[in-house]
Amino acid sequence: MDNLGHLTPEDEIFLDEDVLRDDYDPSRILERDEVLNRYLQMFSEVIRGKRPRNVFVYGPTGVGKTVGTHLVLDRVREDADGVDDVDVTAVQMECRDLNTSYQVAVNLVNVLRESTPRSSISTTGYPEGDVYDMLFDELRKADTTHVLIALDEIDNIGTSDNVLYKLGRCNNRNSAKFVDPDDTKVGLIGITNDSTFRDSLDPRVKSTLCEHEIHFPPYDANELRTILKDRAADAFHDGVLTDDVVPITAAFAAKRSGYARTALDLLYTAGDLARSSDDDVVTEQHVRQAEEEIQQGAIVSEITSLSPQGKLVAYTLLALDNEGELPAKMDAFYAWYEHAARLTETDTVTARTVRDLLNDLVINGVAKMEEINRGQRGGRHYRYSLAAHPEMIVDGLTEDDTITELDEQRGGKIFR
Ligand SMILES: Nc1ncnc2c1ncn2[C@@H]1O[C@H](COP(=O)(O)OP(=O)(O)OP(=O)(O)O)[C@@H](O)[C@H]1O
Repeated sequence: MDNLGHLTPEDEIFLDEDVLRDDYDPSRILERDEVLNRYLQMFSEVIRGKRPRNVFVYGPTGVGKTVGTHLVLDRVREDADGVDDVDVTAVQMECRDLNTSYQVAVNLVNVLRESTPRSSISTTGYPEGDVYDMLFDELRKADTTHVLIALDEIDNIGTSDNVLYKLGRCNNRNSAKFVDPDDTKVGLIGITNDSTFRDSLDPRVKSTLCEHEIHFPPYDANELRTILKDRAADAFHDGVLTDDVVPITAAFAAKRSGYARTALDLLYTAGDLARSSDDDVVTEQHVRQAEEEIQQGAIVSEITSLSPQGKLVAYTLLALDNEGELPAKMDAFYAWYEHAARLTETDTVTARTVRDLLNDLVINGVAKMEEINRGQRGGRHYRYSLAAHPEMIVDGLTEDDTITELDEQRGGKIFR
């Protein structure tokens, strides 16, 4: 095996690549002053010793909701430290793997018990009512005046949203699980990257949780540039990035999604490409290559693994794009989807399911969604368009016979 190379610990490119990883907790959050200050102000009642508001936090994936919440809750705790008779426990819990209210409640009991002598409970086997009793008991017994509970990725609990209702109004005297505010004042923060989740909530939950909202919008290229520049200074050795690397990375990420996560991942991949080709510097070329690799890999495998209905939705996007009909509102989109389903003799799913499938495509960078708010009267609308290159979606769909036959029926407009 003479040709097998060697591994070496030397790294001429990265000073600390962990700084670009997703689980890195940045000490600075940039370009979010306005949103974070508004977010912080939501807790002004806490510092005055009053009952907290419940807050609904939404925005796409990777735009700072988790790190921003962390920072805001730290600041609330810190500010409460300076005030007599106010002290705050803040719990930030990830609900990614918790898909029922029951699981959320059990995990909360255990998180709240961490700082007590009481032992944690098993994640299964209790009647639901007992788990809620334990949860509200923990809240009553908390040794701080306020408990703020931030539940991240709450959309995972789907329509099993009982726990949100109970937690959100437990300080109300008429609540079945009443927690006397004189014992503990409880505030609930629900965080989601599914902006349609709000609309799928039970109306009672919605009015409890969503009275106060904080929206984290995607970043523009300038904002991403600031974030990348700051992070790159800690991640790379001095002088390793050519001047155009950060601006072009920001521009690509802004075009693709506007998410900081996308931008950081792209910069990391570009650096990794330079390192694995033994180059001394990271250049625009590495960024371009990284962008292509990331886009192709992610999108193609995303599309390939879609359900048959998901593929039909992806094809509908392509067809509308091909006909110059994007961005499209949901009703126009659904009408075209129904047409495609008829042609393939597939059963149609409801508009709500199609919207969910489209939102999955948004989360995975295939589609883009913009919210159009026409004020109180007009309500909220969403318009969908393509975020990925059409060729990548085509690549992901070419192996699917139903879709290729559908395209043939339409005169081979897309898969020529
Ligand atoms: N304004 C910012 N300044 C510095 N880093 C940021 C900023 N916004 C996001 N990031 C970084 O982007 C990554 C994703 O951020 P975060 O986890 O907060 O996103 P999110 O909106 O909670 O996404 P998700 O909904 O997927 O959980 C993290 O690595 C975070 O450090």
